[in-house]
Amino acid sequence: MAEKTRPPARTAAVIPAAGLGTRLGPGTPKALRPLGGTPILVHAVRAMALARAVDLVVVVAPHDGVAEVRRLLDAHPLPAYDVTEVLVVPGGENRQESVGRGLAALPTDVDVVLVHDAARPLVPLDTVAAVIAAVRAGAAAVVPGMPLADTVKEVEPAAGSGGPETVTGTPERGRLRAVQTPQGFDRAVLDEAHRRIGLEGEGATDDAGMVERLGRPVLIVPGHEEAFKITRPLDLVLAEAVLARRRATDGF
Ligand SMILES: Nc1ccn([C@@H]2O[C@H](COP(=O)(O)OP(=O)(O)OP(=O)(O)O)[C@@H](O)[C@H]2O)c(=O)n1
Ligand SMILES: C[C@](O)(CO)[C@H](O)COP(=O)(O)O
Repeated sequence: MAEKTRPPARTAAVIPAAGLGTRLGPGTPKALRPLGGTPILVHAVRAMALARAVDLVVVVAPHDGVAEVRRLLDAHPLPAYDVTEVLVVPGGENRQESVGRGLAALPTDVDVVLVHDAARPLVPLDTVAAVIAAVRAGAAAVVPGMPLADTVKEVEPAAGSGGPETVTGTPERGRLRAVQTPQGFDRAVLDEAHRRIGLEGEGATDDAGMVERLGRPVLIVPGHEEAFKITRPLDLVLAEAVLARRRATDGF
């Protein structure tokens, strides 16, 4: 009897891009605002597609913005050498829900999933490649992490409105990491985290946190300072400067 050959498993990137960007200030949803004349989201999609190991990208668009995002992606096609397929689905009320919707759109042959914030458009290729390599080497969950420059305090919320918060502790800085994206996962583990932890309704600020709650180990690979998240207006100033330097030196 002829031996059946199994089709190769694929790597997908889910890009949550449905946020408003309230902290950046009023205007168009953050992912659709320009950076160097090109929408932030397009930079993020290109960063995933540049990692040749990514076969498929699912963009999670603002809920009423699917058609606009599709148009925008069509107007900024990926470079000819990238064969990555790009799907667009509508987002949810919060980041966790948006990622869940992206996961639900993945075909069954995807076995490794990256989750990458549209708001981190300048993540370097090496960071993406390191995350994929660590998951392909057998890790259930991998996040890029950076040591902290500031000392961090734990606080008790202020009693009443406007009063000062009280410091309740100072975690040892050397043991802390600021984590970035893309976060990489074995697809079955991330699906389970969203199915089980997502239902608990507690909310998670990142996907790895949900995997931790399942009791599964999460590994750290070195992050990169250019993988910062555009959150406040000053971050956009920094992103413009980083992009201008790249364009001047690398011709991007
Ligand atoms: N309902 C939401 C909220 C956030 N995100 C995405 O999650 C990523 C990280 O969120 P953040 O940087 O906080 O973006 P916003 O929610 O847009 O920012 P803000 O909190 O300032 O409104 C972003 O790429 C954002 O588009 C999403 O897909 N769906
Ligand atoms: C996922 C994340 O970027 C990791 O640092 C971060 O938690 C997202 O937080 P946000 O408040 O949704 O921007």
